[in-house]
Amino acid sequence: MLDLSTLNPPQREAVMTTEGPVLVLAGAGSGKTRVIAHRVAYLLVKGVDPESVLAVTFTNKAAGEMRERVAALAGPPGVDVFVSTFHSFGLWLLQQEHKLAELPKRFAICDAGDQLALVKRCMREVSVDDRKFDAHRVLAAISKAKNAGKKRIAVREAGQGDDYDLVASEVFPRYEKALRAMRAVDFDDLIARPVALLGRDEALQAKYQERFRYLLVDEYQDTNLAQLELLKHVAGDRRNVCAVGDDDQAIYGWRGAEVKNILRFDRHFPGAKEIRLEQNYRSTGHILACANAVIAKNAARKPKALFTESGPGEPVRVVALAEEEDEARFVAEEIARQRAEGRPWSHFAVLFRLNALSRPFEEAFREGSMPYVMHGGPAFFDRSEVRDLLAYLKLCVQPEDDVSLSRIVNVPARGIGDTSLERVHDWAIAQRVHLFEALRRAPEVPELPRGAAEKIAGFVAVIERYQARFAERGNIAEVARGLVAEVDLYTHVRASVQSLEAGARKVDALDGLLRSLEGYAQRNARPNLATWLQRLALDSRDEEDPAQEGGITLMTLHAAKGLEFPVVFLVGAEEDYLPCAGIQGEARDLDEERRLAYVGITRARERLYLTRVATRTKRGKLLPRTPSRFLDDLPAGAHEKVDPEALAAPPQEVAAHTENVMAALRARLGASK
Ligand SMILES: Nc1ncnc2c1ncn2[C@@H]1O[C@H](COP(=O)(O)OP(=O)(O)OP(=O)(O)O)[C@@H](O)[C@H]1O
Ligand SMILES: [Mg+2]
Repeated sequence: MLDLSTLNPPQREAVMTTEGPVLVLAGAGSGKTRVIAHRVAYLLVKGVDPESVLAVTFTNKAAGEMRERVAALAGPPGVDVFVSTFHSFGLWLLQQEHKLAELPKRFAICDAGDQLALVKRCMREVSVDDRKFDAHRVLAAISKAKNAGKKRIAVREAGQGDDYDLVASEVFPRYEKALRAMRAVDFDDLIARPVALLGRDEALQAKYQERFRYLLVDEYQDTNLAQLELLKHVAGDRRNVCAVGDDDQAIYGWRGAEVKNILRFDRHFPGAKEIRLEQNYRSTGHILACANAVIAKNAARKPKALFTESGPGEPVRVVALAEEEDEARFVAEEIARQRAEGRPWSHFAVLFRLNALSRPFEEAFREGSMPYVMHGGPAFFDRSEVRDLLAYLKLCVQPEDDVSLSRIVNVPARGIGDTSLERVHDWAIAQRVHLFEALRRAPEVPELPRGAAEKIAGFVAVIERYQARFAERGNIAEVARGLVAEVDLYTHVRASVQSLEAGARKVDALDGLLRSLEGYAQRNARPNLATWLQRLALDSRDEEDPAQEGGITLMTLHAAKGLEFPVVFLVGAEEDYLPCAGIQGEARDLDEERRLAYVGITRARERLYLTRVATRTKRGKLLPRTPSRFLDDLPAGAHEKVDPEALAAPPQEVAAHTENVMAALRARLGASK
């Protein structure tokens, strides 16, 4: 049975205060997530209906882990608890209310790649050049507006709004219209549309308030305004919300998260009981001392005192290497050595600020035949071959999906020229029909060459055939494989790159996606392609490659939030990486960078390495690097500088190497004589 004696007194208080708003604001590793899991289990043991409990986590991965923990603590009723991310919850709610939302039952979700393609299309419509204006930034402005519940983007007078606001204000309504026309939603809609539905309909609010009587939210510091609204609508006057979080770990400000949500919790949920947790159970004393010292420098924060009883442990190691290859080799050798001492691969994590830093580590691990899992970019779902195949599949379930159609109508090339496509496109707009419908009626399109019309007809026939096959109750994975074969996607992706190896990787990626579909089809009694695509769109936000499993973890600091590893290597501890220089013209937020460093340091349980290099090759140039300012904040007694000499090859190898060099020299000299 559930044993609450494994919790400390404030944790227990947070678990047992089941009615009314509760906020647990506490530092890293203090057991906040543990409180959530125990609180859910406690509710169930008390006899609360599992279906009335909603636990919200930050990623799908975290949701999966939470489900397992709850099931382990509470037994079978645990599986009926609604554990999800805000986005999956919003998706579920929209599916329930799809008629009210004027959406088809299984509507499509535009993922980040689709959104970008759509923004670019809308930019072209208003004659804005996407080479002059970065579509990412336009999309970010649109996303921000949607999260704030705005229907339009105001361009302030007297030059206050910048050019991007101007572009975004023009693009926004078109973008929204195009989404509506495709009967699709984007990620922001998954929150914004449920908020809008609930906001205008009290009966609907009452329905969900009746269903969900206990709400729990992990990582509350990274919620945005729309998510807060959604939470308020579902909580209603009962306000049974238990939020846990740490303002020091707010790292999604750049994506519109509002740390104010946690700092002003009491204002949104009056009468909240605030509980502080101060004991850290995750890290050793030295690691914690470093974390505390780094975060202490941020001015605007709620002061927190974190302590540990687990003893000082080993000092944090700060290692300076010559170049990035040395850094990667150092990490690989350390891991290999500790692995030989009996640690499993899964104990190790390599964390970095930017995905761009991962390459040398991947290479070193590959060379050493060390298993690793790369989370994130170049994201699986950003790969062009993956997007091509997904576009085919999406089109097969939703013919209105103009974005997917535009992507693959000529991939692989089937001789439908741009001019012909433009004619069809113009005609579609004039006739107010979807692009696919226009293609079907190509013979009606004026001035369309006969050849083009025939090729279009061939394409339409293939898609329609597969639309029908997917609609039948059959083996969807097999149908998908048939489609790939029929359009000859393998040949196409192989031919699209120069090297055989790159071609093979593309084929692997397609296979990975098909296998993932197969796995889904096997696990579900009534598999459905549209449902799988929806889930995939949500999963793609976690930046997970579905085909990977087990090994050393390689991930960004952002992705590492909430996780813990016995041994952590925080690499690239240099200025312009950590703190990061502003990306894509955005000003950097030094406080947020410091919080990222704090998140990174606090992932380590037993051993922590902070590594940096003296020079890095950037665009073919060797550039000197400055140590991260955060390294200056580490307390003297808690860390040690590891001598890079320790990295030098062992004496016998050096001797052998020298011998080889001498032999080569002698041979050269001999040859030139
Ligand atoms: N009372 C406790 N007794 C023993 N171990 C605990 C206790 N509370 C938490 N832990 C352990 O400490 C570690 C950190 O807990 P948890 O992940 O819940 O912290 P957190 O506050 O959510 O951290 P983060 O801020 O990084 O999300 C976990 O391994 C957890 O099992
Ligand atoms: Mg946590």
